[in-house]
Amino acid sequence: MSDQPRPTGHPDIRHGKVGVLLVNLGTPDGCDTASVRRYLREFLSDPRVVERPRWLWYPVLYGIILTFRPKRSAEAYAKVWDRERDESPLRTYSRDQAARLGERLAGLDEVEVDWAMRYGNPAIEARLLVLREKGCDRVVVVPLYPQYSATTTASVCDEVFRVLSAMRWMPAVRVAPPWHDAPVYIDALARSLEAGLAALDFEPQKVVASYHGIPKRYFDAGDPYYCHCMKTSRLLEARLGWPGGRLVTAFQSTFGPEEWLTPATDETVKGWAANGTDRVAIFNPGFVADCIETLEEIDIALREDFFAAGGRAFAHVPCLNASDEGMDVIETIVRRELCGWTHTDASHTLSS
Ligand SMILES: C=CC1=C(C)c2cc3[nH]c(cc4nc(cc5[nH]c(cc1n2)c(C)c5CCC(=O)O)C(CCC(=O)O)=C4C)c(C)c3C=C
Ligand SMILES: [Fe+2]
Ligand SMILES: [Fe+2]
Repeated sequence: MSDQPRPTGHPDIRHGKVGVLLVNLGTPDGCDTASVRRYLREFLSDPRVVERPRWLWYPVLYGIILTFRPKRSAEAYAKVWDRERDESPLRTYSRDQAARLGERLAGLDEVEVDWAMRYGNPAIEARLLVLREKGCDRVVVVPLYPQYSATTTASVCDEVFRVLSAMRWMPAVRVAPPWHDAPVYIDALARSLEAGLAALDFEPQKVVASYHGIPKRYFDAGDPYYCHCMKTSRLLEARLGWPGGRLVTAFQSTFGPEEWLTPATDETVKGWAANGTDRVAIFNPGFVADCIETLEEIDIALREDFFAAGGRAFAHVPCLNASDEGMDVIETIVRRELCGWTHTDASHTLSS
């Protein structure tokens, strides 16, 4: 031992644990206009979401969007709000997914599972600080988007690294890659869709795989999201063994006046109703959990529009949520990223 003087009173900083942080998009804290406005302001100020020069965008955002949209969106949130828990479905499902993952990883003593939202609460910053406090010097971040998009996946990473930039002893970080073509995911979608359709009292002529849209401009600039969605649909169709044409891919939830990915789910389905294809089912492979976009925009608003246009039978098949199939997907993705960091076995592998 050297005689060199060493500092005394080392700060007691915990280490040696591994965090898993599941991150979804986010949701307002309440379905009142003020809460929705706060949420939309944070969300729509993200330059990954709206790629416009700030000097051009902010007058539109603050002058028009945040004046009129919060009231309309709050009415939509109110239709799906869980009054008992006083929270949106996305928050409930996100918490459930983290709790069930925690149960599935209970054998790994060093692992701490947590969850966060990119916008609103629980914030990424707050939950990363809690994980660090608990001694996580390694963290697996899982952006809960099967298909990569800069608007979603990259935005989660932006926020994670912004938070880490203020930490003296920052954890090592792994970010789970997208899983749009993972066999476990395609299989989960197929099983969930087959069960959902088998429970119906009618046979849909068409089934729509409806993904959230993005502006076409982002695709033109190199965002792989569209290709990831198309690959998911292609693999799913093959796994289902359906005849070509029964499964149709479309994009929903457009925002603003510019061109978004096509075909649009609502126009496609309403057009069918008017032309005799009057029995349809919609499901949302790109959403890991049901939310306002699936429950209000599709299961309530589109259902009404479809019947008004002449449709006769409409079904919405739920997202994977915290179902066994859904948890198989999340567990597989997480265990792969934990390899080498814990004593996890590698039997849950993404390739078949
Ligand atoms: C420019 C605007 C938007 C882009 C780009 C966008 C991309 C995108 N979003 C999701 C997933 C979700 N979006 C949700 C809600 C939502 N999305 C936008 C706008 C854009 N999304 C808005 C304004 C809203 C809020 C609701 C509304 O006012 O209409 C949600 C649900 C949140 C909830 O609380 O339930 C999800 C999930 C993806 C996957 C995506 C790009 C691939
Ligand atoms: Fe969105
Ligand atoms: Fe919407």
